[in-house]
Amino acid sequence: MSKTIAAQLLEINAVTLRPNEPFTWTSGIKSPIYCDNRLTLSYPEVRKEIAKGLISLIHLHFPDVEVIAGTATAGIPHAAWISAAMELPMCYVRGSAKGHGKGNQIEGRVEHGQKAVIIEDLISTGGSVITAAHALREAGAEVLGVVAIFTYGLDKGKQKLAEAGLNTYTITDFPELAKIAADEGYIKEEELGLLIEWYKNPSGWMQ
Ligand SMILES: O=P(O)(O)OC[C@H]1O[C@H](OP(=O)(O)OP(=O)(O)O)[C@H](O)[C@@H]1O
Ligand SMILES: O=C(O)c1cc(=O)[nH]c(=O)[nH]1
Repeated sequence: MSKTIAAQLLEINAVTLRPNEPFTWTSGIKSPIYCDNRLTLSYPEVRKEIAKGLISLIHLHFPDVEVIAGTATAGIPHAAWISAAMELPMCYVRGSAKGHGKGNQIEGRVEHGQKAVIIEDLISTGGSVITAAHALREAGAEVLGVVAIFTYGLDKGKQKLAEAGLNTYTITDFPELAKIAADEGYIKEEELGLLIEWYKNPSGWMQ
């Protein structure tokens, strides 16, 4: 599954390399690579495969789940498909509370003690899922953990997730993606070299 999804992300051009004009990630990190999993929405076969992968991770690691919690915004559609397939309630968690209306950070109902699994599209530093987990815990939910499509597997992210007590499982990751990209000719040898260099120290790469 890890290889299949990584190959599909490359096939649909979800992955862009732009070393000369680095992307700014949500954490502020400047990066030569951006993986836009939002593009999977346009490919029913790919998103179906992703839902299957995320559901098997949930069955395997979090069989007691009672509510599926998507992260706003990119996690929301995947959470909707999963909750529909598993016939479970769903909610989604904003990055911060709304400034108007009901001022909610969590949309949808979360009951006290309800067992939640967070659905995220992609993990870089883990900051977004940690924020979502905090909001869910404040609302009284028991957060069983996180499932996501892709992780960069950065040490900083792994450490922060462990500190937050968040067991996290993903379908695929950066090392798998980079290998397939090189093997299948999506990137040239020097681009792979650049990615390997970047991966050694992503936060300090631009300095
Ligand atoms: O692990 P992190 O360092 O938090 O980075 C990953 C987050 O960044 C992206 O969301 P973004 O903030 O771009 O918002 P979006 O989901 O609304 O597109 C992505 O969808 C993750 O939620
Ligand atoms: O960290 C991020 O903001 C981020 C990185 C990435 O590759 N893709 C994405 O959607 N967000």
